[in-house]
Amino acid sequence: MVLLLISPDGVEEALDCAKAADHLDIVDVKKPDEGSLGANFPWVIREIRAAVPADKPVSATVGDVPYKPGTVAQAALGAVVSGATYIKVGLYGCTTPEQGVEVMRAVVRAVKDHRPDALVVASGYADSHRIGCVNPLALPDVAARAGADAAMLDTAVKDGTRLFDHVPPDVCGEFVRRAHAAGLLAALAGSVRQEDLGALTRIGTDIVGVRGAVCEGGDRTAGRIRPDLVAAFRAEMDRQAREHAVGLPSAN
Ligand SMILES: O=C[C@H](O)COP(=O)(O)O
Repeated sequence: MVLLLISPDGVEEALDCAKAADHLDIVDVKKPDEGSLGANFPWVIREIRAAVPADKPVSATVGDVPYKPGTVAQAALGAVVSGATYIKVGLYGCTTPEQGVEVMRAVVRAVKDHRPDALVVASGYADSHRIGCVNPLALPDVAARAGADAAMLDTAVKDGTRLFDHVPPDVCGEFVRRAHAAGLLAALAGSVRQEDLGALTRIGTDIVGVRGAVCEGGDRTAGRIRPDLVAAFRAEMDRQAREHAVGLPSAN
């Protein structure tokens, strides 16, 4: 089963996520105006943890981080202390896999010393060529060497281009294979729309991360998350999962 991760920008939207709790799996706290994986305030993470049903894990992004292992480890500890149990780190400022491993090792230690069952997610960017950070296909190895639990891709620049514009489905499939071979979960995001769900299901993605597609007007900044759009997105995920299970050719 593919897990659906939805990213509200604050407590109000998290309450809308709570209304759609039956249709989502993970509530991912972020601050989109601080970047693709912008970090929100610790008190917002705490309030959101209190606002969503206890059986729904809360995730928090630690930011589009620089190559500063100490700074990032401390921020990650802040996220887990505040109640998040998925800790996502965007390796924006890491230009080599070695730098990524160094940052993620520090994060894994900071997070797991405090809460061993929390999951650490090393995120890269499908459009890494635009910002000069670690190559998408290097991410699973970076995550595995650091002892993280998941490798993820998102897009760094939210300009209407999407995951598959930068990393086509067959390369995303290789990303998933590498993550699974290393014993990791594979998470994919980046202006994903319903029409991408067929390919994302076929390649065995474990977690799909979404914001824009479940916001009013498809607008991740001006629009607000709508419970009915979350439900519709989930219905399409389930439809794709059923078709995949019985081996039917999908329309997309
Ligand atoms: O982690 C998922 C992101 O929030 C994706 O946001 P987006 O669908 O607007 O690109």
